[in-house]
Amino acid sequence: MPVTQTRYAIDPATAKTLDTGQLRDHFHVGGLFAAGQIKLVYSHYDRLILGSAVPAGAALTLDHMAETGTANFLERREMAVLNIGETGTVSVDGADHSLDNGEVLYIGMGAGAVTFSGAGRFYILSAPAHQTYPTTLIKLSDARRVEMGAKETANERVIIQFLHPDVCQSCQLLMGYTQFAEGSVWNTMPAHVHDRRMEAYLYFGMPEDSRVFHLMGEPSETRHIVMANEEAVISPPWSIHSGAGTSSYTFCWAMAGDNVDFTDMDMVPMGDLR
Ligand SMILES: O=C(O)C(=O)C[C@H](O)C(=O)CO
Ligand SMILES: [Zn+2]
Repeated sequence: MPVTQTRYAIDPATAKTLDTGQLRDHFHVGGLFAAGQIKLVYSHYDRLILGSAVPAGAALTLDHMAETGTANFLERREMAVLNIGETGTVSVDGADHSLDNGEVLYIGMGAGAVTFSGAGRFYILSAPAHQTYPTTLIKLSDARRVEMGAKETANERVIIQFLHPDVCQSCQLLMGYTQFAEGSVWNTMPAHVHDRRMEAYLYFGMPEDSRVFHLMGEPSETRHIVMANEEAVISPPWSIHSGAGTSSYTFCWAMAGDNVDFTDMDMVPMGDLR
């Protein structure tokens, strides 16, 4: 059985009254990637579920989560699995998919139970779906690469898109990860919001004592959440999601909501940030 928890959605007026601990209770997700466990967080923002599976030698099966109210986890949901560990296997619908580090498996609605095995550290994302699309292994060479930023502004990076209409069809899940050029540490600066889609970030590939200062909140009411390696953060649709790290890192971004248009963002003029 997965270890589960629920995070409720709150409005920006409430969010700005929260202290550090309360902000973390609502938005920060720690303690993922525990050996021998599937851990899942059910967010009420667009009902995105995020979590982890670390088989560590023994196979782990995800078939049911009471919070979805369905007989089977994927009955009315789609899923993406990103492997941030060594090579591992994800078995679904009678097929074994071997995922190397940095590869993504999309699993369509109705595919049934999902079994994780091998040396993988699997990051799980799932959103409600309305139709099934084929389960697809997406290799790094299949993904779409978008170069962004510049060395001078410490935000030179490549956005690698895996669940994107040009790469792999999905109902509402969009996901990929962003890697930095040497010396660049700023993600998504200038900042943006997209009130019609929520987002979740997983920060990984960080040295143990490194931290990312993740920025959140309405542009006129920003807050920060200090993030360590392999920790996730839920970004409400009304919030900026940006940050800077004390060293290099990679982050997986994932979105669910009203459209699958990655470029649909409302950029925040620098002068509006507070
Ligand atoms: O580096 C970036 O910029 C991103 O990766 C942006 C996120 O993907 C995002 O916020 C998309 O809406
Ligand atoms: Zn965004």
